[in-house]
Amino acid sequence: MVTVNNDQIAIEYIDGVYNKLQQSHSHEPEFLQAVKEIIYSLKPVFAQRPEYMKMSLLERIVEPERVVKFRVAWQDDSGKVQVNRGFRVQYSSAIGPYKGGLRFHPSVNESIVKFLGFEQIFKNSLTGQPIGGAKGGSDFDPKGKSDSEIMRFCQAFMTELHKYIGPHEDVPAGDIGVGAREIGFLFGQYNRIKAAYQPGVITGKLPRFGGSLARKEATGYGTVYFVQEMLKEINESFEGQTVVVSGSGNVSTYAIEKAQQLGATVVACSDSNGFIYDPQGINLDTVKDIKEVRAARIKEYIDVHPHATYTENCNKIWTVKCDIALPCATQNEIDEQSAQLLITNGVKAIGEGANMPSTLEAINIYFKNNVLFAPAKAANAGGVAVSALEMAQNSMRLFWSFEEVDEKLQEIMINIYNNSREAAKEFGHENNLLIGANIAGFIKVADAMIAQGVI
Ligand SMILES: NC(=O)c1ccc[n+]([C@@H]2O[C@H](COP(=O)([O-])OP(=O)(O)OC[C@H]3O[C@@H](n4cnc5c(N)ncnc54)[C@H](O)[C@@H]3O)[C@@H](O)[C@H]2O)c1
Repeated sequence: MVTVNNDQIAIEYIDGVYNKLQQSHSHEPEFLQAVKEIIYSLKPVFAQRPEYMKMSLLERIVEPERVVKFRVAWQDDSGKVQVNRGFRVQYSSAIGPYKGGLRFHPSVNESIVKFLGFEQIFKNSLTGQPIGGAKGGSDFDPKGKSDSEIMRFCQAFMTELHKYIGPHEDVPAGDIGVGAREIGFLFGQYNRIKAAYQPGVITGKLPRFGGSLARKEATGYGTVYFVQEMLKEINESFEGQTVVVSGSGNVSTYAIEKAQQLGATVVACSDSNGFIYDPQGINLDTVKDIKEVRAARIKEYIDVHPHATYTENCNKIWTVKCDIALPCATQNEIDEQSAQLLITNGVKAIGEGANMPSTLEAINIYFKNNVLFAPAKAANAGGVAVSALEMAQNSMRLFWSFEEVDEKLQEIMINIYNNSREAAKEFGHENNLLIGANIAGFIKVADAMIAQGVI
């Protein structure tokens, strides 16, 4: 039985950890935001299990096991030497080798990599697979670079990173700006340096050299599978719903594809410049041609489909009326004002395909208005789950069919949903999947940390 006193002790403990972190990390706002969202939701766990406080589990888990920062010098096509910064945050190896993507984007800094790495610990734990949490990347901007420049950058990046990774140590993957092309270059350079063929060192590889079928689709499909479970609670499905999906990259493309397959009409998607609105339903072949084949801007959609409209300013996508919103682009893309607009326009469910796409204020608005809310670390865990399936296939030297992987993905997403739901109920926050996912992800890691001693 939890007493008020235990609650009080737990909140004072969490306040203490957060306040200290705030003082030492005031220059890392994204990291603080991610930590705040997670650790305050763990209050009922600490109230019920005071031994976790004695073991200083929060103080330990907010501190990465290792942060690697390095210079990446490479030559552009004109022969000029360019310099970028590389990062790898190895956050937690309590339940398995470090695992998490690499992001190449000019906004990448230590705060961003740490927020992503911290979230990854809980997400990876939720998948039920034995993988620890990590993240990495660089402030390199792939936009506008030639294939040769991308290759030289990836080779320079891996020439340093290889020292810290390996199939049993740390297994990176893709994220924003890192797709199959970049993974191929990174993998090639790793093998060259090691004079060995080690497919288990990185995931997201093309299926023809050790990648898994359905990895490309996994995050977007998984988000839709998760939201589908959530909709069942109100006796609804994707059939006949109007959906808005932000972004038009890897996660967005396959979230659109699965939502359409399940009978929804996706009316809008975006890129970092603006969004398109097509009341007849987005033509995904056109989007794939623009983004996957030609790497062009989304506004070109209206050249092919003149009945659609293009609006400059990607954040305005949330003004489009919809039943289901799937933010799949980037962090903090839905603020308080956009959340309020979605509610006013009658949104029923929000499923986060991107990492931390909603600000804390936006999330409060969802809860205040009883909107179904699928939090990122649960809803977008399908990508890393299939990455772990890729590792399993590499170890066993097996290759599963698309259908086999897709079936396993669906099972995993249903399990994540059920575990999050049950944890929320057990700790007194029924229907709050945010709290449920954080608790379910945390307990497994916490118990592993305790069992492994003070390290
Ligand atoms: N790729 C994965 O498997 C995976 C897994 C889990 C989570 N995520 C998260 O999903 C998000 C998208 O990742 P991705 O792999 O699809 O990257 P991507 O590089 O393939 O696509 C990102 C897309 O977002 C667009 N974009 C960037 N900023 C935007 C903004 N402010 N508004 C609208 N569009 C914007 C880009 O133009 C691009 O279309 C990220 O938050 C990432 O961390 C990705």
